[in-house]
Amino acid sequence: MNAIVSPRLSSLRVRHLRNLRELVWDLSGTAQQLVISGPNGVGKTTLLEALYLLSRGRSFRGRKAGPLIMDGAERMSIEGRFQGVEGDQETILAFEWSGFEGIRRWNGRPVTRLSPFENPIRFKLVGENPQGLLAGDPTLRRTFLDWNVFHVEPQFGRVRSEFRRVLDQRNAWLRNGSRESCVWDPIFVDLAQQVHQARSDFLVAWQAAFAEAAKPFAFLAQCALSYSAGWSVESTLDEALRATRATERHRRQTLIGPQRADWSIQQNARLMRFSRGQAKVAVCVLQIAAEQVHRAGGLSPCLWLLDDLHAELDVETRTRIEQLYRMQEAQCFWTHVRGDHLRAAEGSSGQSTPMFHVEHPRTSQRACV
Ligand SMILES: Nc1ncnc2c1ncn2[C@@H]1O[C@H](COP(=O)(O)OP(=O)(O)OP(=O)(O)O)[C@@H](O)[C@H]1O
Repeated sequence: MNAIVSPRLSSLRVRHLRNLRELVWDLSGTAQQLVISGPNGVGKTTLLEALYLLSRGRSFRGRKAGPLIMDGAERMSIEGRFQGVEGDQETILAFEWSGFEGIRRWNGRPVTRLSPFENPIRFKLVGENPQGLLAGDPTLRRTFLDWNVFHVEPQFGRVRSEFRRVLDQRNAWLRNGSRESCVWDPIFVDLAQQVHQARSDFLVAWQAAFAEAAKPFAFLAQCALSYSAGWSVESTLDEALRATRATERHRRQTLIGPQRADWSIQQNARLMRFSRGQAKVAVCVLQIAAEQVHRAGGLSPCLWLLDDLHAELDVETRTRIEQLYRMQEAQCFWTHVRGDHLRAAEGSSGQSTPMFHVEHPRTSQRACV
């Protein structure tokens, strides 16, 4: 899709998703910043989950959150209507899940996987375990990095899966005694270089956008993104593999390569350690910086799902975060137990922020102004 688009959700219908029995939300004529407020357990995050499901066909919550389908129901469905995607026409995205099978529809037509280059309706979620991302298992950071690289490099997904396949073969060879020379090494090195190159290119642009977006936050001064390739780049991967061959044979697995890559936020060349609130802000800045790289690559603006961002932020930081998202000129869905933060901010900016409230679950629900 080449035309410049600016997607905007104009209405949403959700049936039997978790505690949302029947939710109808009309957003026509509303501002870009939307607050979903209500008491604990009312379904605010579930509403964001519905939008995420529409865009990706999977949840962000994982299995621990239990089944998506409302207890006692047989299937759940979500339908979102969007403006700004196909000229004056409305675009309808739908998702249905029976517990075994999920079907996504684009204007009634079943679709399977849609890359960001085919699907201009992209939602990005902020709020999920920011400390885990910054200080937890490197796998999370690699997944986050690769997902972002995939948004600027259409071939990256294919190259990465081929690399994983060859890595599995190479590991099988090491597990099985690795007697002869490794036939997988030339292809392993070639694919590893491609993965590394795409990540490094993204990092250069991401780093520059991060430095700019971080400016309003004093604790991020002198911070920079640091990337490690997964092997010492002072030697070629080929040479590094030869140097680690004996250890790999002993340990029976591939010890170096892009499967060991990582990135971090460093301040004056030392790993930055964040408080909970600071980690939230840092992840917002990382996401906004990545979005700027995606936009520069030609993608349309994403829609933001901002789950309980205000918690743990002081008033000044909250205001700066809100400004950062207002500047995105994209629809933003904020959840909060109390929704008065953005309303308070509107006084000074003169912009109106409608206050939505999700009522407690009953036989039917409406998200209302
Ligand atoms: N399959 C299901 N069927 C019925 N109810 C469910 C199901 N799965 C989850 N729930 C309930 O849905 C509710 C919605 O939770 P959700 O996290 O969306 O609320 P929230 O408004 O974001 O809460 P908080 O402010 O505490 O974060 C929870 O009370 C949960 O017990």
